[in-house]
Amino acid sequence: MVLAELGGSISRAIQQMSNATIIDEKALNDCLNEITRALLQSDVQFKLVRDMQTNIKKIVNLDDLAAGHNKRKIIQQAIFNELCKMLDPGKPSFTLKKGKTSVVMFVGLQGSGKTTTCTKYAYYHQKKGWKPALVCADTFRAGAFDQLKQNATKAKIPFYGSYMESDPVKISVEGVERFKKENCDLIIVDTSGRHKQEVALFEEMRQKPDLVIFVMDSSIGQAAFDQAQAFKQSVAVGAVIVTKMDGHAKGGGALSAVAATKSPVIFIGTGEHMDEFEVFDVKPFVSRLLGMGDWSGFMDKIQEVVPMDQQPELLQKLSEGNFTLRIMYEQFQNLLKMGPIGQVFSMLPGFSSELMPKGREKESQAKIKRYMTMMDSMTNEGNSNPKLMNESRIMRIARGSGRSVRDVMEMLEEYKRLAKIWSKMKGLKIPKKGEMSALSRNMNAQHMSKVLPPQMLKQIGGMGGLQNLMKQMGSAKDMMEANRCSVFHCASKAFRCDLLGGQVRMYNGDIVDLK
Ligand SMILES: Nc1nc2c(ncn2[C@@H]2O[C@H](COP(=O)(O)OP(=O)(O)OP(=O)(O)O)[C@@H](O)[C@H]2O)c(=O)[nH]1
Repeated sequence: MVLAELGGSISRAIQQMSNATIIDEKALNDCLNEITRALLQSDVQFKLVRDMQTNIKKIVNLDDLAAGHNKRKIIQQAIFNELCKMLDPGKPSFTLKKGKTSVVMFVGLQGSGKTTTCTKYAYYHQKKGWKPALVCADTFRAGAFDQLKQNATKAKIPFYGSYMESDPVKISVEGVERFKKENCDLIIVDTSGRHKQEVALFEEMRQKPDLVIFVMDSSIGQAAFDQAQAFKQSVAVGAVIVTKMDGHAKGGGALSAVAATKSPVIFIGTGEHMDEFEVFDVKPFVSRLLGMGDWSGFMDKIQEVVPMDQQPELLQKLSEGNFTLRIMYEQFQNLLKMGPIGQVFSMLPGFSSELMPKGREKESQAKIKRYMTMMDSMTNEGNSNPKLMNESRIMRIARGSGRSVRDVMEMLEEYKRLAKIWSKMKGLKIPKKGEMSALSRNMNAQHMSKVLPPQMLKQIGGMGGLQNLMKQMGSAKDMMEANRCSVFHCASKAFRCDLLGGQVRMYNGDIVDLK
C-alpha cells in the first residue's frame, strides 16, 4: 500500500465511523481496527501501531462523544496528533550554521539512493546560499566516484575522490581538509553503505562529522525498523532522509525508521532529478496525507522562488494589471527555479501532480527556455513594450535567437494570453512586505478561476465548486493551526490530495480515481 492509499484508508475509516448514528465503543473500535490494518499494510512496525491504538483510546473519551461534541473532529484530531507523534522524535536535528564549516556524513545501504541524495542535499543548500562540497568515500563500489563526479559537475558543486586510493578514511580526511581550506561551509561525505567501513570512518576521521544522515529507501517495508536500528547502533545517526517516495513503494517504513533512530526525517526524495527533493515537516505532511493539502507550503514555495526584494514590486505591478514582457521573463525564471510545477500544485488542497502529467512538464520547461532565448535577443525597448513589435523587429528577434518567425509569434501569443489573465487580477490587494501568505487570503475564487486551466476548473465543479473549495482552504489553514484535519467537499464530492502517489480523488461514498 502506498502512503497515498494509507491516507485514503484512514480518512475513509473516520468517515464511515462518523456516518454511524451512534458512536459507541464498537464504532470507535471498528474505526481503529481499520486504521491499524491500513498502517500495518503500509509496513509500519507492529509495536508502533499497537501503541498508537492504545493512545487514541486513552485520548478519546466516549462519554465526551456521547455528550454531543463533534465526534468526527475529536477522533480526527487524536489520529492526526498520534501520526504526528509517530513521525516526530521530539528533538530537532542538528542545524547547520552559515560561516562555520559543518561536516555531514551520509550512511545507508547500497542502492538506497545515497549518492543521489548527497547531491540533492548539496544542491538544495547551494540554492540557499551555502558553499557545499562533496567527498566520495565509497571505495567499495567501482563506479561510485564517477557517479558522484557526474552529479556534482551537473550541479556545479566541487567534489573530491580518488580512483586509486582504497582507504575511505584517508580520502575523507584529505577531502575535508581541502574544502575547509577553500572555505566551504558544508562538506558532505558519501560512504559505501558497509557498516564496518562506516564505523572506522566515523572513528578515525580527524574532524568528526557534525551530523550523520541515514538515507533509507522507502520501499524496504517491514525491514525498515531493523535496518535503521542497525545503522543507529554503529554510528550516531542524527537525521533521516527517505528516498523514492514517488514510487509505488509502501512508505510506512519511514514512520518506523523515525522510531528506530529517534531522529527526525528532514527531507524526502521524490524522484531521480536533482530538484525532486522536499523539506520534510511533520504537520504539513500528515495534513497532506489526510487530504488537507498544504496551503502554507504552497505560499512558502512562492516566497522561496520570487526574490524577497522583487515580491512587493511584482505584486504592485500585477495589481495594476501591468504585465510586461519583462515580468513574464522574470516569472519564467522563477518558475524554472521552482522545480516541477506538479510538485507545487500537489501542495494545494484538492490538487495533485497528476493534473500536470510528468511527461508534459519537461515539454513545458523546454518551451519556457525557448521563449527566454528569444526574449534575450530582444532589445530593452521591445522587452518592455510588446506593442511596438512589428514585422521587421520580429524577424530580427528570430534571427538573433536562431528560432523561426513562427516561434517568436507563438511566444508573443503566450505573452498576450498571460497578460490577459493577469489583467483580470487587477485590483488584487497587495500584502505588506514579508506577508506573502496574505495573498492567499486576498485571492478570491474569481481570481483563481481565471488562472486555472479550464479542464481543472471543470473537475473541481466549476465556479461554484471552486468557491466552496477556496472557502474550505481558508478554514483548512485555521484547522491546521488547531491541528485538526478535514476533507474538502465541493460539487457534492469530497476532494483528497496526496503528496506522493499524486492522485486526486473524489469521494462520494466510494473513492473514485480521476486518472
Ligand atoms: N524514483 C526515485 N529514484 C531515486 C531517488 N533517489 C535515488 N534514486 C535512484 O536510485 C538509484 C540508486 O541511487 P544511488 O544514489 O546510486 O544509490 P546509492 O545508495 O549511492 O548506491 P551505492 O552507490 O550502490 O551505495 C539510482 O537509479 C537513483 O537515480 C528518488 O527519490 N526517487
